[in-house]
Amino acid sequence: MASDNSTPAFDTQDSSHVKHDRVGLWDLYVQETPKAQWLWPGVALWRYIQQLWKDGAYVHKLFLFLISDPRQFILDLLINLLGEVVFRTFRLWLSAQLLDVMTAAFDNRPPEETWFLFLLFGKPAARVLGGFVQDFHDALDDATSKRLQRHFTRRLITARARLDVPTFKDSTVASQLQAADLEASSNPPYERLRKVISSVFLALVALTSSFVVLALVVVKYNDMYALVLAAFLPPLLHMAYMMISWESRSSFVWAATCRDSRYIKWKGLCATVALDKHRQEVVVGNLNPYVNREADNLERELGNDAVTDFDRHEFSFWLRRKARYSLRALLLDALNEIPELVLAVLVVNNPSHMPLLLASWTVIQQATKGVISEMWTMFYLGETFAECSYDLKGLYELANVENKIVDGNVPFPENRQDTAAKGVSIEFRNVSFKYPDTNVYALRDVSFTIQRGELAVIVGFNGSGKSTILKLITRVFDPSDGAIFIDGADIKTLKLFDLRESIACLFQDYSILPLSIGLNIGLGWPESADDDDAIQAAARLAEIDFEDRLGEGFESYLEHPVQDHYANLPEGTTTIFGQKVDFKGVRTGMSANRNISLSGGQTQKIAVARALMRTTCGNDRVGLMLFDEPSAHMDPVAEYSLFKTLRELRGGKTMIFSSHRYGNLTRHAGVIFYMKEGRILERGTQEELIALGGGYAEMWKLQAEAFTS
Ligand SMILES: Nc1ncnc2c1ncn2[C@@H]1O[C@H](COP(=O)(O)OP(=O)(O)OP(=O)(O)O)[C@@H](O)[C@H]1O
Repeated sequence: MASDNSTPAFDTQDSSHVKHDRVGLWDLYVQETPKAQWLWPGVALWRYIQQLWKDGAYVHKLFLFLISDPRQFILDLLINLLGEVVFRTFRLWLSAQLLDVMTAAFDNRPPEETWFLFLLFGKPAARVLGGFVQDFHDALDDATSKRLQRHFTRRLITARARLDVPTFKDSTVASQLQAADLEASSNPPYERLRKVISSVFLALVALTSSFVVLALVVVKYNDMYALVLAAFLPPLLHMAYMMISWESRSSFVWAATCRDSRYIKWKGLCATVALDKHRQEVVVGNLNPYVNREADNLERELGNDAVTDFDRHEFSFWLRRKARYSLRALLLDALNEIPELVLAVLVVNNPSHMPLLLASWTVIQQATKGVISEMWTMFYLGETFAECSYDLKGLYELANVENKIVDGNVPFPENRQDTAAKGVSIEFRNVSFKYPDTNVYALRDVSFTIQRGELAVIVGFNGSGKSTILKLITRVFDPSDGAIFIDGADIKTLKLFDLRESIACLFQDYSILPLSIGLNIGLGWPESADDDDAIQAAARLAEIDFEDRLGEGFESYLEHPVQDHYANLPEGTTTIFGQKVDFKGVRTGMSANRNISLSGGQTQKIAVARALMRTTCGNDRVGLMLFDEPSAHMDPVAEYSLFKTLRELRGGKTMIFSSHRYGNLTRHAGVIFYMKEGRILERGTQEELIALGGGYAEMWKLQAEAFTS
């Protein structure tokens, strides 16, 4: 449920509104909801309905989706009606008839034989038929729920695909996405909501039918009033209590963090031994004894807390559990024993009525259970409805999460042919930049200009800010201060898609996507992602000469997104429950786990091929080439030919390189920037910088000496 507008912003430090609590090793911060306001049910309900109305738009969206397949929707509703109402009422009616028969027998009036037989066979038959209907209902349910999962999974792909880097990394958005994942797969709000929608109608019908049966019993047997009243009283009181204190259970905002270094280390050890990417370090580093020793200590110290992961659902149970321990709640709980006590008193006072009382008791219980459960259903429907629409809001609104990198509206470039042929100019004007959630400047007051068609090389110390410059040009991040201009226009004003389309870029921290190797290359220019010839050409330019060793060629995967699954029988198992088993061949013929392993240089060539794909296929649109250490993992021959290829491919385009190597490239550079600690210390051509005799000259000499001395 959405929070009240008047509630102050959530701040963990604000102890007057946010209460700190502990669950295991977790620090919980819960925004205090207003104290229980004792309102007339109507008032509380009205406020509640207003909130529902606001969030109802999302339910409406969902409803439109559901009825887009009217056949399934109506069938689902009808089967629900049949199973939940028709059969249940029928069975209740049969019970009432049996009671009638028994009462008559008590008065020495034997039942009519066929009627009695009908009742005796009718009851089990109704149950069996009800079971069939239930099975059919479950199958329908499953189909609808899969359909909805598909709907939301698809929406999640769209919602995720459009997020920029800072927004995606933002912890609030990350947690929203995580929750949405959960909602969309394991705990779909729409499924609950769908049940709510059909339940509204069904509950009303069931409620009426149960009431009718109950009323008939009471009218017929006078001394049942007390019993019926006793059966109804506790749940009615409970419900009344819930309704008037409704406000107190409205929305809450919370956050949880764990600061226990032992738990954090324990989780780190778990991941170290569990994840494939750390295996080599674990094996070669002989980490096994250390991990076991530390795990032993931590397991002992942490006890059960070691396995108390934070779980948002458990947390809400915890909140509810806490709410249960109020005196009022305990008293209400005790009231549940009243009906049995009343029955005992009635029996003690009138022992001869005992058989009839017991028989009536069964019917009353059955009917009351029906009425009460429907009343609770009705009561919770509102709450579930509100919770679901709130969750739905989260799912639908993900598509509207505002990106931190705001799109511009000026098309770029003005003249495509000119840009592709002559490149672009770039200017950094007093640019400073801090990465999100850090306090240190990665760039400090950086200003420079790169002319159209120029080759610029950025060199310098580790962490001096070279990669950061390239990330700011592509607007992965925006500067904290200052501005960047491309062809004289502030890049923030340009359409992001156009800007990025005009840049062929290879980052140092590139990643190989969990897609086929061919597609990894092809996606350098998405329009030609399936063009095998273009992919082959880009691969040749990147000197990929290992395609034949890839098993399935460019259809191979470095990281397969679908894993095979195996029966988890312990190695060496030959029998199960006395039966012989042989699962030696269980891994043969499986497909998904055939991941290819490549060397660092080979992997980098795939990333280079992707950037070259953009340069070749998008030749008439790309005006700027950015390469961040593209040869870091390559041998000297591969590096030499890569640089040669790049110079040839570049034509008149502007190119910026970040590099630690002085020689192959810096010789050809129109301008070199020498960086340290986020600043440009020296700039000029290689000759100028060597003549200057500063930091660049020193580094250059160090590298040169390695070859000459
Ligand atoms: N994603 C990030 N989040 C926080 N800080 C970052 C991030 N990426 C880089 N930094 C920091 O910003 C500074 C500049 O990093 P950058 O990657 O631009 O350096 P670099 O000159 O390219 O280094 P290298 O030569 O090692 O590649 C460094 O201090 C680094 O720790």
